[in-house]
Amino acid sequence: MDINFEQNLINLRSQAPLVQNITNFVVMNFTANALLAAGASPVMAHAAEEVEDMVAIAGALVVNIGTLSPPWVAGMKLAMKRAAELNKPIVLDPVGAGATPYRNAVLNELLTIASPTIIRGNASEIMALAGTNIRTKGVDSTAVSLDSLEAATALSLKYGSVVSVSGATDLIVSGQKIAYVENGVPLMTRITGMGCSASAIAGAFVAIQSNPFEAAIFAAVMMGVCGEMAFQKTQLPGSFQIAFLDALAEITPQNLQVSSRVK
Ligand SMILES: Nc1ncnc2c1ncn2[C@@H]1O[C@H](COP(=O)(O)OP(=O)(O)OP(=O)(O)O)[C@@H](O)[C@H]1O
Ligand SMILES: Cc1ncsc1CCO
Ligand SMILES: [Mg+2]
Repeated sequence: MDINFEQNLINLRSQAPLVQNITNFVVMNFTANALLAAGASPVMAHAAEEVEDMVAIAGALVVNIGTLSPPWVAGMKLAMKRAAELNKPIVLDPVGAGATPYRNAVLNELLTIASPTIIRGNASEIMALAGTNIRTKGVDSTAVSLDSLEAATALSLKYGSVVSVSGATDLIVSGQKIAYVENGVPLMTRITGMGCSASAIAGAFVAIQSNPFEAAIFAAVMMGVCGEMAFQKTQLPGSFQIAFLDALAEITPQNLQVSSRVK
């Protein structure tokens, strides 16, 4: 696929878009560091009292339901409504969709408020969201990304969203358009918050350019190539997490271009 990764990373770093995250307690720090390392500017804000004002100054909104509770859901709803009114891109990470009825109900509610620009999840989450009868194991996938193509396409058509499914091969679907991203290493699944970071990085790319299909592909490639770079330095999860952040900062636009494996 003929995509200019190089220019997009240059633009990300020169524009340093503000990305507003309503995300979970587990990954909040790692996600903020991943955004900073990549060149974006993160802010984590979830209070109903301020989310609308924060959305107004942000380049994109990322909503992640990882550790949801009613006050947070109230903030998510207000933020998504305001983002839609202001035409700001929204990335939704349906963490744990299909694990509990509460998560499923909240996701359905959020999706009636605004259609996300990008929905990014693992295969179980995407299949659960599309109504496939699947049980997510907590926050981890019980399915393979390529098996979710039908579900991802159905979701994409229903909400007009780009759907990005992570896994050994990342699947990015926009209506009938499909891209496959082959970058990444299995060790990425042994560190919490890699998927959440993938969603946040998608927020950073969609903030600086208007094609959400390409933004989702850039994010998947950036995550995968940086995972490969980190794996060259270390094969153990603790140090890998640090090496991954270093790679997000160290990677050059040319590096990203030549290492990308997209079909
Ligand atoms: N088997 C694999 N081989 C290579 N890369 C992988 C593999 N599985 C996942 N990845 C990569 O790891 C990153 C996270 O994907 P994953 O599917 O683990 O997300 P997730 O389940 O939402 O994670 P979390 O909820 O812990 O944040 C993505 O960039 C993806 O491409
Ligand atoms: C482990 C975990 N539990 C809820 S959210 C989260 C982070 C990864 O999705
Ligand atoms: Mg996840």
